[in-house]
Amino acid sequence: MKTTMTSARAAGKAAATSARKVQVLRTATTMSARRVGPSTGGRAKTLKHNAGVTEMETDNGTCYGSFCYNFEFENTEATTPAHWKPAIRVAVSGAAGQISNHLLFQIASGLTFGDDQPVALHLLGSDRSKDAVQGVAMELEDSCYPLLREVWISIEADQAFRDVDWAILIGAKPRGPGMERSDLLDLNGQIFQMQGQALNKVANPDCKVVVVGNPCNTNALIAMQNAPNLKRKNFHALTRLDQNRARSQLAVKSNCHYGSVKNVAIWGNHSTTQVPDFVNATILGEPAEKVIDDQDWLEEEFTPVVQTRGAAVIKKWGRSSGASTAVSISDHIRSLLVPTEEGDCFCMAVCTDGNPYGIEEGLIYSMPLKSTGDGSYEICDDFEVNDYLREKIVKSQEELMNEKNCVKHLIGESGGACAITEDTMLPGEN
Ligand SMILES: NC(=O)c1ccc[n+]([C@@H]2O[C@H](COP(=O)([O-])OP(=O)(O)OC[C@H]3O[C@@H](n4cnc5c(N)ncnc54)[C@H](O)[C@@H]3O)[C@@H](O)[C@H]2O)c1
Repeated sequence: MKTTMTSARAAGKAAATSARKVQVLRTATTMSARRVGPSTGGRAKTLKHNAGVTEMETDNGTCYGSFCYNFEFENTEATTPAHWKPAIRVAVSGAAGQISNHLLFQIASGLTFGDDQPVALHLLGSDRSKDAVQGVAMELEDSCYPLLREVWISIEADQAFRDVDWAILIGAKPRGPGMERSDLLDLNGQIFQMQGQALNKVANPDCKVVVVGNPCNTNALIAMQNAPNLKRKNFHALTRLDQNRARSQLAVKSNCHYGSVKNVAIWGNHSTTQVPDFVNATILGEPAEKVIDDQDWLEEEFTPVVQTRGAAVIKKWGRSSGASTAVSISDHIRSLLVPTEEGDCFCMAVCTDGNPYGIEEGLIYSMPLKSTGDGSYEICDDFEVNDYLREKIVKSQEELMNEKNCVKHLIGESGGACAITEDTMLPGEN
């Protein structure tokens, strides 16, 4: 079945004070419901709604799904306070999955992009999950978030990524029974090749792309290489969950609050070759090694505890750690939008071009970063890399070079050969 979304770019970009034009829906299946918005000061807004979960024609095309909606309202201080920023467009793939089930509500509530930042959500699902995505959209609607201005649903990347300012790519296939890591690289790599090409064609050229679906570093590399119109610097893979887990372990071990644990870096791949860095970490302004004073624990136990945390959560709870992953995606984005404090860093896997640590260029590799709060970042250049760290950093680099070799056919390069033997997927992630 063909699926498309209405084009409402003008609405999304509407300045806080300008009136908004609403799509005119033409089919008999359409109904419009008047209701009072949550913080509208009693002013009604009109919801254009497709009651019958079928296609409906709009003046800009076909809207598929239980609804694609815009709100028709007069912009007043009550509906759109003057201090609010212009709306941004945020695409989320894998919108019916476990991580999205938490993340979308964080975004709509203002936790991720700020409580003065209206958002239009573009939900991308797979063909199999399209009904479920509609259910998610209905729950968003029922939550009456004032900042949520539009919700679009699609199963086509070319539609879902149209004009987006941020793309959060979570959707990926899980590893099937008997599937090797190299098979997963190829299977999911094809998804990110296609999504990179779609971003290249239709996204805002300043779009920031956050890759979560595994193997996330190499998926981000594939998307980046397929989107030459976008800045290489704007492709990131999520390692913030690893950073948060490392920080929390150091806090618990030292009996200090998380807030006093700073400068904890994650180097490398989001896999079991990742390097949680206690060497540069501080607790209450002192080196973590000095405060913890237990080198055996730091060198032998700390890293495996961080790496097996996802599996430990599943063992206790029977579910994967979707909630803390979603929180870490919000943290990842907030860290780009808020200046990094002196003496601290944040981590995501970014392009290694021009890095100050001699790591092979042209990889997506997690490193300590600083942001001035404008959505961009710089790689910290003052981290000590001792022999302990160097050996592990090189091992993770080699793994990522091998992964790159396996996907050369997906990044427009020839001569690749896949020589992955070790299973380095983090336990607890499919
Ligand atoms: N980087 C990290 O720190 C980190 C942490 C946790 C999980 N992950 C990864 O995130 C991914 C999602 O995890 P989850 O728990 O939400 O999984 P999930 O299985 O609950 O959800 C994935 C969703 O993606 C959809 N999907 C599959 N292919 C798609 C495509 N081509 N386009 C759009 N949607 C598609 C599926 O239908 C499903 O609804 C997995 O690859 C997982 O390994 C990464």
